[in-house]
Amino acid sequence: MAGKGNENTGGDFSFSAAAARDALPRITTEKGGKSTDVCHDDTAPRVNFQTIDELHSLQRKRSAPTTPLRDGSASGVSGTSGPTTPVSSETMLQSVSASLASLTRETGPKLIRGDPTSAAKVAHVPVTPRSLPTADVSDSGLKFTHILHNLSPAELYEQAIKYEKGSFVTSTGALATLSGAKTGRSPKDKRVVKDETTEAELWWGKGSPNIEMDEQTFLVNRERAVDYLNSLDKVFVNDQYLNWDPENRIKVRIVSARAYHSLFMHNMCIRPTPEELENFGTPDFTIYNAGKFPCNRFTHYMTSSTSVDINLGRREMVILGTQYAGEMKKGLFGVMHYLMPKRKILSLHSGCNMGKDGDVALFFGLSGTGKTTLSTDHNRYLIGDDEHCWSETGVSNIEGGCYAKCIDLAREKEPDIWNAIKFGTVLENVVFDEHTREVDYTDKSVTENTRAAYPIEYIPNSKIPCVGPHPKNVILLACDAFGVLPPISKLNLAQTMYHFISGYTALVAGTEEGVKEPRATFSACFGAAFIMLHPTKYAAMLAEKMQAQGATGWLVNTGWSGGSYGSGSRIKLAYTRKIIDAIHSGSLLNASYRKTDIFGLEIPNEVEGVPSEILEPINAWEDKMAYEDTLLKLAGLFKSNFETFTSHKIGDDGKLTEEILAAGPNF
Ligand SMILES: Nc1ncnc2c1ncn2[C@@H]1O[C@H](COP(=O)(O)OP(=O)(O)O)[C@@H](O)[C@H]1O
Ligand SMILES: C=C(OP(=O)(O)O)C(=O)O
Ligand SMILES: [Ca+2]
Ligand SMILES: [Mn+2]
Repeated sequence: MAGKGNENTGGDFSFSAAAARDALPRITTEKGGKSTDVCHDDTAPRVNFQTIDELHSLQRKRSAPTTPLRDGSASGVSGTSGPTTPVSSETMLQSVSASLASLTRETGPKLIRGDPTSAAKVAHVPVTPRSLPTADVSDSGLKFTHILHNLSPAELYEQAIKYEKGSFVTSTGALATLSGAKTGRSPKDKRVVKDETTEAELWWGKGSPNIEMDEQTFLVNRERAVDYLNSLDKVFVNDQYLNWDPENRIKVRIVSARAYHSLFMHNMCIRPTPEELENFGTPDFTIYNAGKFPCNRFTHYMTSSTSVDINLGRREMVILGTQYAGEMKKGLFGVMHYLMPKRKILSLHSGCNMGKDGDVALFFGLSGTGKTTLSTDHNRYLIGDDEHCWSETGVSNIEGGCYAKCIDLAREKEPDIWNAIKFGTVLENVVFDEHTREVDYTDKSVTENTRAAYPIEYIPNSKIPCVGPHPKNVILLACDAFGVLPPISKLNLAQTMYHFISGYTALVAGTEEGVKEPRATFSACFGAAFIMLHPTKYAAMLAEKMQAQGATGWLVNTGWSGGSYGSGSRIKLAYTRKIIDAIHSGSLLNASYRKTDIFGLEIPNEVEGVPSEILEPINAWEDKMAYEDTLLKLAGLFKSNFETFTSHKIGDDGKLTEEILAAGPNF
């Protein structure tokens, strides 16, 4: 700074509060130096810009490979000629162009990197087509599509807020969004291509989630999705990984139309480092998410406007007619249920965590049974909340993030999940205060299935990389709305297999139409919607692994106690946590047990911190007759569900198969 001794010198002058109140401060000119009568200040720092555009160009430093403004050619903000498109960007565009190529027009679309609004002013960068255009020229082949490749969360926030209705920043910084008409998965609209290979390999027919479709129909839907995506000004492309086991990592590409979808997958899949992204190459599997656009009901096999189609041969998935983001993550999970067993790796619909001593626990269970809630445990390292692999070397998470239910979320009960809802987190279908943007987690106006998707490192004690040694405890979670299963039982191997194959939980009827009967659901391997092979294949692998590792099986009822839904109440989360603590610590393994009637379950006489009355369900029921009736009713449902499996052999061990059949309810 030039002059001294004058408080008005320099850029940061100040005046006293008193002076401000009384009058304007007296303006004095510089003492000494240049003498002039004109009031002036020539001491401000020099500026590096001549125009507003130049000023704005200074704000954003060229950086990371994920920013759309990296290519000078596509930025349009710098007055000078920017650097030419880097080789890696050109390679990426060619790769995406191949992904988005119509199968009938022979050339991929013309792509430009970056947001159309910032690229509009400059010349387009054409991408070399896959081959020379043939006579089949179309308008869509003449237009350009902008590619927003692996944008950062901040960039995706801006895209969502600028262009997607229903996008808001909540008071804790999460991105609130709406998934549209579909607020949950559509399992009845999930189709898998049946070709010579998959016909022999996959589970088809009664009970199978794999509804067949032929290759030709898949191509019709794929073309519909690709044409829709290419008709847009811009599409989002995520190149990411699945599976933290480096030997069995899968490269996935997700092409989508919404920033919400791109941010969701950014959070849920494993995020590549900039170096990994440079060398990404060709993806192993590609999702075309054209969820805003419906499928055509006149197309063969289509029974609604929604279709989620998996083609294992082409390694592609097409989504039409649903914007629910969970379709992408669970669709890929299905693919892993096909690819991993081929490598003798067991895919698991389970949460997973690890204690300080390296003891790993798996939490199997259907939606809403507590995988996410109970694997997120402040005293243990979180490996993952939903999808895992169990290989020769141990467990690995398939994903890079968690997808927690938010309904009735409370800070005191689930502090780690609560705190993970911050900048970067996608908050689906929640309701918030228009002004303060505070979320009301009790509000079900949009749906009961409100969700938060966040990167796993948002949980403070997550284990990165998300891998661990072989599991010691295999916990089967069932939310029993009948209220007859004990809160905790120890299982032998045959019982573990019986309950794993059964995959029981109960859904409670909608509260609107008055309390109705709870509905039992049996979903093989606790994830029938995602498995690709016959359930006994996964069961045999689980039995073999549990036996080899000496893992213990447990059945935990996170549902009702003291009566069915409507008369009893849900077991307190605090009690379930105590039960889980006792499993982890090993104290339950050597406790004293007694056996229940009908189901033949071993139940402990006591668990620290849990009232003993609730450990034996009948004790918590006032109406003992009603208890007996309900127990028999549930046992009957188990029995008839298992009938389809009685003719199947599990593994090579004939004896185990017999034991499993005998491990069900006896009455
Ligand atoms: N005793 C309990 N054990 C586990 N979860 C409970 C219990 N009581 C209530 N809940 C609630 O049930 C829901 C379980 O859902 P979640 O953990 O997301 O299941 P999943 O991951 O298996 O789909 C959470 O909203 C949780 O707060
Ligand atoms: C994402 C899902 O899983 P969960 O409910 O098990 O968390 C889902 O089923 O759509
Ligand atoms: Ca979950
Ligand atoms: Mn799940």
